[in-house]
Amino acid sequence: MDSNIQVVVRCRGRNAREIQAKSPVMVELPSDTFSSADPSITVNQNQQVSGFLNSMNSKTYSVDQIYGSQADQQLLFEKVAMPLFQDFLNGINVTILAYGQTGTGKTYTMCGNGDFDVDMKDSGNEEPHLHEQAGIIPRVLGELFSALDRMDSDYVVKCSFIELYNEELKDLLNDDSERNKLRMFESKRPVYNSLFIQNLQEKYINNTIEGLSILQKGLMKRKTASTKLNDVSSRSHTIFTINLYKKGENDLFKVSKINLADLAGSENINRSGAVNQRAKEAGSINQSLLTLGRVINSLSEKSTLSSSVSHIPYRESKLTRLLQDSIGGKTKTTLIATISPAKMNLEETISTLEYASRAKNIQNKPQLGQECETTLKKILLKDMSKEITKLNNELIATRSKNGIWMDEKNYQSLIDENESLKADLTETKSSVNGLQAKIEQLTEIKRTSETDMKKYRTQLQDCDSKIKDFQLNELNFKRQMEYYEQKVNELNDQIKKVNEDYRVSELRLNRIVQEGINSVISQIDHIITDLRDSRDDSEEKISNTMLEFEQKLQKNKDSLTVSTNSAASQIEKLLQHIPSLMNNIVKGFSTFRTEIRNHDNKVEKDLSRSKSLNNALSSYIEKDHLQQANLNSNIERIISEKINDSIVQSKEAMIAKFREFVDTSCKNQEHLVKDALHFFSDSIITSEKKNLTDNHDRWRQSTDKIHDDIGEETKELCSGYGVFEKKSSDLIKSTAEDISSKLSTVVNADIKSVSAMASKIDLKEDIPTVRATMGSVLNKDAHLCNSWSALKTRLGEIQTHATKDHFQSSPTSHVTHISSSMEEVKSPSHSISPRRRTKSPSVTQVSPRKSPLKRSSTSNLNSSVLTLQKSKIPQLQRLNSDKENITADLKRRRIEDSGTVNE
Ligand SMILES: Nc1ncnc2c1ncn2[C@@H]1O[C@H](COP(=O)(O)OP(=O)(O)OP(=O)(O)O)[C@@H](O)[C@H]1O
Repeated sequence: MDSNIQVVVRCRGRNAREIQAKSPVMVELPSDTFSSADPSITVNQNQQVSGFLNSMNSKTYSVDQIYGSQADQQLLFEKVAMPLFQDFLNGINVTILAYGQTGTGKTYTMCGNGDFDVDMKDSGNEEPHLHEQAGIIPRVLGELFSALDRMDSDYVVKCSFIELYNEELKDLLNDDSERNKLRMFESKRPVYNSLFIQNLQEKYINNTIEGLSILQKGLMKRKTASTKLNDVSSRSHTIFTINLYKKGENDLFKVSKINLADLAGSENINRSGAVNQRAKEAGSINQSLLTLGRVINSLSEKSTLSSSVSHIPYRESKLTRLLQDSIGGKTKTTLIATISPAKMNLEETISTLEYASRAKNIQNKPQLGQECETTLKKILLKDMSKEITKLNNELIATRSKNGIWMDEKNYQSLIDENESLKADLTETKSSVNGLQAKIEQLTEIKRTSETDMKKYRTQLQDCDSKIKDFQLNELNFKRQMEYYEQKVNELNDQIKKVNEDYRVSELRLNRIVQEGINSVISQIDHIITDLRDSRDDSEEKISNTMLEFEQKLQKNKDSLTVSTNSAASQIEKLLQHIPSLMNNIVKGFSTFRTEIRNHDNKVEKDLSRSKSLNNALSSYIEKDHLQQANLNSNIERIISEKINDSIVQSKEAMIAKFREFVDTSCKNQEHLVKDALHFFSDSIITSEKKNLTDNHDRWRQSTDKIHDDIGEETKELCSGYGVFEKKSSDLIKSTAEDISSKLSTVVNADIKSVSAMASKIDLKEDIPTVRATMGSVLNKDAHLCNSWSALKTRLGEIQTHATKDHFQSSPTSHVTHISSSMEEVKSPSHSISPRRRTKSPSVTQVSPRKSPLKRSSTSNLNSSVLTLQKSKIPQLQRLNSDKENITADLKRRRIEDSGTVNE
């Protein structure tokens, strides 16, 4: 029989901490005490809002029963535990689980508050009076023996109390639990119901007091610690199990058990203030609760979606392995979810309720416990013989080994443990060695990494500086690009304009050709119309018109330039066809004329015959029937009328026939002429269009290439010129300074030598000669000063020229000019060497011979400049001629275009 897990929510009142923190109540319960029959619990997620908005922000969970802050322990026991307790007595395995956030009352619900001993002492040998705050476990123990006694049948009750702390199982009833570690096995022995825990102590209890005493003992050993959220927080999961062997019919014992689990609090590590050991506990608690959650989810999905979920992750934590039979197994289970009403715990409250509402979907398949074919004695004997064997072994060991209270089995296990510890030690040592080697490796890697880092840092710095250079270059390049873009735009504008001009000229040309053709057609129309009235000059008119058209076309042909060659050729073709066209027309007209002449002849013949007949008739009448004059005249009149009528009729018929003939012929001829003209005009327009497009593309390509060439050349020249400009200005400056210092040295040396000479000369002997010499020296110095200032002025000019106008005229000429000037200034043959100056101690060496040398320095400079400029002239001329060619080409094309347009 399937039975869903029963889910009960117990919401305590706000505790002192929550009241102190003024944390508002966010949980709405149907009642403060108890409500059942699918009650729902509402959690408001935002207390600020109310009404409709509040409903938007709240969440509702449906469970089986809800207990509020006013529900006491007795009520909870009666409503929640009692039904399960009855099943347990009837041989069904049952489980009660308390799950929830830390400090919400799990331990309070399962064990309760208060010291069980006090109550037991007071009660003497009678059943103990349980404290009103006693929880489910003491109440079950209290109820169990009185119920069993009432049943009056044999029974055995055994209890176990296990703790799961940091994923480690511990027997809370074993004094030597450290040595007798618990191990879990999957067992096929029915009595243990699939899970077998090795070394687990199961204590026989004969009454409530023994049970409570065991519970008390276990609880004392349970790990508890103070956390921020709960002063006495349970750090472990505990399961108190009562196994009942109750004699039924046919001496068969029914075996059933009740698991009473108090899980550790699900908690947020940060909020609980858990550090170190506590954090580890919290992690482990959360880990096993997380697995429990996953098991609940998988089972819930399995039953709601009746589903494909096949794997339930029981084996991923010890807690879920322990609870495997209780959740989704053969046990009848109730989950008590404990929550806090306060806003400060809202997140955990929602999480607990989510789990609880999902657990509600889980289906268990409770079954009646196993029946053992055994007697009470046998059960007791079996356990007791086990105990006696153990004690005997210990006794023998004590006797033989003088005072060591240990049987061989235990001793062996100690030896084994020791061996295993040794092995552990060796393993640990080798792993330490391994780790040390790894540390050395890592240190080495660190060292190399540091060297690499240094290298990379240097490379990075290099890269940085390169990037900066690059950015600078990029900026310059951008500026140049902007300049060229502007130029390209200008050129594009020009191209657009030319294109537009081409388009206009093309339209005009089309119009002119069309007009010409139309005028020819209308003239031919005129001729044809004229033909209908007078036939004599038609041939002449046609030939005149054709001639006119031919002349017009000839004129157009002559005026068409190279760019319209194909048009000319088309017109040429048209002209070639005109004589044959004219011949056709003329032939047509001569055929009309022959026809008309034949007709005229025929009419004339008819008329003359009628005339002769008329004459014959008149004479006959005159001769023979004079007397019948009146009658005759009448007859004559009648006859003449008849003849006239017949003449008029035949004339009209003839004219109509002729008209029809002329019309048909004219129409045929007109079609012929029109078709021919259309054909020619279309072919002219098509070929002219193609010709214009080709010309335009060619022109565009050539202008693009010219533009690119000019751009490249200008770019190269500019960059070369920039570098050179800087170098030249530095060189000019340094050379000018050099020359200045050298000149002053020369001047000083001259002055000194003159003074020396003056002191040597006997003034008395030749004063006038000395005076003359002094005068010449002074003249020379003045001349020297003049030369120097001229040179300085020239250098200044060169410098100004070089720095100022480099974009205003051809950069090449500047470069040439400055470089030649620089070569001149630098040239050793033209420099004034100090050696030569010091070698001129005499007056005669100093004076007139030196001036030309210094003058030649300036004039040589100028001549070198001129020479270098000349050497660059061809290059300049080439560039200028290129430029002129391009300009002329552009001009020519424009003129051609405008000429074509005018035509
Ligand atoms: N319904 C309740 N009525 C009165 N007091 C309660 C109630 N629930 C809990 N308390 C009190 O709140 C405190 C914390 O409860 P308890 O230790 O049972 O929480 P817990 O959920 O077991 O916490 P932890 O998971 O940390 O062990 C206790 O002092 C307990 O007496």
